[in-house]
Amino acid sequence: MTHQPVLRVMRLPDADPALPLPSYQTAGAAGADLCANLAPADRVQGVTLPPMGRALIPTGLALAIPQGWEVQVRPRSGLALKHGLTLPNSPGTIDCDYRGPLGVIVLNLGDAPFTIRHGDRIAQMVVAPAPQARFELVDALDDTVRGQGGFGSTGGAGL
Ligand SMILES: O=c1ccn([C@H]2C[C@H](O)[C@@H](COP(=O)(O)OP(=O)(O)OP(=O)(O)O)O2)c(=O)[nH]1
Repeated sequence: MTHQPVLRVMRLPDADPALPLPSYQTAGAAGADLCANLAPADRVQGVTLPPMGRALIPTGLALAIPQGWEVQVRPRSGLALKHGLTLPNSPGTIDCDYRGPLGVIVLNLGDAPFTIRHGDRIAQMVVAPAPQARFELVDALDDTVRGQGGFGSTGGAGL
């Protein structure tokens, strides 16, 4: 590994201090799991999403991401496969200058209601380099073999 970024993580005042901070579950995990830090009123019953229901689930955390990096919030494959739980904006983009509450937008694509409980590991965050480009207006673009081919132009998979 060339450079390991340091992310500052702050627990919000109303967050449950008993919940773990984002954590990698294995030595090679790309994503650190994020827990649902439900509002006190939801902690007994949980938050139930009907089929096609969506909600913003708080994590109780705010981040300071170093300049030039981003955090991507992604679904967990087990929840997606077993329950159809996904993130409609996946990967959610957390900007390095954002200091507000980190939230997870969940969507139940399953055919049964799904309940998120306080403390459930509902998503994972991946820290990724995100350089800002400089956009340069030009009159023509250089030629390539692909040219304007796209959207299945190379065939395969029934295209
Ligand atoms: O899953 C997400 C996505 C975004 N955010 C926060 C952090 C991010 O930096 C900010 C803005 O997100 P984004 O740029 O995707 O939203 P937008 O709809 O373009 O809003 P804005 O105009 O505020 O940038 O919202 C989250 O907490 N969770």
